Amino acid sequence: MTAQPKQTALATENLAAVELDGVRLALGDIRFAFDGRIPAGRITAVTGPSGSGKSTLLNLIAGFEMPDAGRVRLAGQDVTRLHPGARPLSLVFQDHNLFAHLDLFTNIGLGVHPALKLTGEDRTRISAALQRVGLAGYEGRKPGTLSGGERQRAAFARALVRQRPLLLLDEPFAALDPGLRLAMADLLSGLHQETGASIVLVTHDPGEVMRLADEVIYLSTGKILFHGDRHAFCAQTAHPEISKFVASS
Ligand SMILES: Nc1ncnc2c1ncn2[C@@H]1O[C@H](COP(=O)(O)OP(=O)(O)OP(=O)(O)O)[C@@H](O)[C@H]1O
Repeated sequence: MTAQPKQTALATENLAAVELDGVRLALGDIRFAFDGRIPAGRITAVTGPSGSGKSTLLNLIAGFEMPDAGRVRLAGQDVTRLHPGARPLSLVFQDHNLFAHLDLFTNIGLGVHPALKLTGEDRTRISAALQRVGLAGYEGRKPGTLSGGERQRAAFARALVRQRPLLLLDEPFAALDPGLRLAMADLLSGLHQETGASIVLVTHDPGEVMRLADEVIYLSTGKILFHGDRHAFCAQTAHPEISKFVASS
């Protein structure tokens, strides 16, 4: 596995990883309105109360939701009408989306090539990714024989082999016990240091925001209430709802 050096990402920091330009969407009773730019090479936490639109924002970036109006750009490329599979990003969800009937090697291989036409180099990368997440030698195991934390790490390995510049994570640690959550957060932080990828992390956990985020987007009923650097997020006094959230960390 060849990781992108962090310096490369920092050199392109002025380029936005994600631009949301007048993105509007109506779902049920909620009118979502998202504008802003998520910087490259950083960890951005998307947080806010249940139902505020965190997953919807991620789905708009990933292409699982199509906006009624506006444009979505990734690293300057307009992807608004692009199929999710064609977008330059990887995803890790809470339910990790591993195929139960396939072993880990195959599950991760599907991340490299959907038809599993793997070269020798691909095979080496898959084993290296498993080793990186602490699952060396687990190639032949089926997801059902693994613990929740191991399955989650396998999902990270699959995201890693894809080597995409943008990683989207939707509550990836929510189902884990507190000790494992911390271990996974460390793993994510280490991977970020190593690859310099842009990471967008949906979490409702104030502690996770404080531990991991460089930037914070706080949502309230489908709108961005705050978007900026974590220190400014902690220091803001304009929104009592956010102050309460920060205090609870
Ligand atoms: N397809 C849909 N049709 C109607 N309403 C929807 C649809 N998808 C989402 N919603 C509504 O949009 C709102 C935002 O949902 P979303 O899942 O983005 O919130 P969230 O902040 O991720 O919530 P949680 O923290 O509970 O996961 C919710 O009220 C939800 O019921």
